[in-house]
Amino acid sequence: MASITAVATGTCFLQSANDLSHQSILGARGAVHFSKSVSAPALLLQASRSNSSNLNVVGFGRRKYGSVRSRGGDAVAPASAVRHLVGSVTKTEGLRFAIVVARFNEVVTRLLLEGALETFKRYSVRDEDIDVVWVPGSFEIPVVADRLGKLRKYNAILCIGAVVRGDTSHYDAVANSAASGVLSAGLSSGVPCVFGVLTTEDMDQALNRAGGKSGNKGSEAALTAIEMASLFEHHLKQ
Ligand SMILES: Nc1c(NC[C@H](O)[C@H](O)[C@H](O)CO)[nH]c(=O)[nH]c1=O
Ligand SMILES: CC(=O)[C@@H](O)COP(=O)(O)O
Repeated sequence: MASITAVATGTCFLQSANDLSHQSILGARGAVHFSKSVSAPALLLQASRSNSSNLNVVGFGRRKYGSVRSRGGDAVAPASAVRHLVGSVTKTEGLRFAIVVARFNEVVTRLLLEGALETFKRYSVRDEDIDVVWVPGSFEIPVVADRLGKLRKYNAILCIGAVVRGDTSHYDAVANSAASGVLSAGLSSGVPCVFGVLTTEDMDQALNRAGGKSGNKGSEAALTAIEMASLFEHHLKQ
């Protein structure tokens, strides 16, 4: 059981009880105490001050944002009319992902891929719901991401590569093409395409971001892919 006390200004939004460790508090009004004592997506919100009547809950899967019970248990706070649509990382059932990974600098990209796969597993994405597509280099990622998106089989496409600066301007061409290409793939296919391509000055910087002292960017990108997939599937479906 986790417990968080937040004191800040603004309005308080929660995604779900299970999301407390992942950007669940976007702001708080007054002094607010949250107890994670119920299973997601149910929420127990305990407000420690009377002005907590402005609390809003964005519960995963809740189409309507109902009232929030204050700590006293007798007052029912009115919900705001403003809707906040946020993807959830906790409800991944049925979501499908493609990972496009570049073989260039494979010593790095394999580690990024491992980080991504571990994160998908941690967030209960099934192996059967993940396809991994290898391409020669980061320059080739966008055209494949675009095609995968247009297959309408996947909820998000995770793009993984490692562009490491050399002696010439080749780095800039590949890095910029990969970035703008992945963006274009998302826009033209309508499927979220997430940029998990490292663009680094040297190999040390790349390895540090592939499970070294700066974390694993493949893992972070996988979490972004899950949130975007959920946002589209549960809130932005056409
Ligand atoms: N130098 C890097 C490349 N270069 C290869 C290109 O991505 C591409 O495969 C080639 O130009 C043929 O079209 N790729 C990376 O992923 N990382 C690099 O550092
Ligand atoms: C992205 C690349 O930069 C690369 O490997 C090319 O290196 P160089 O600029 O030394 O030819």
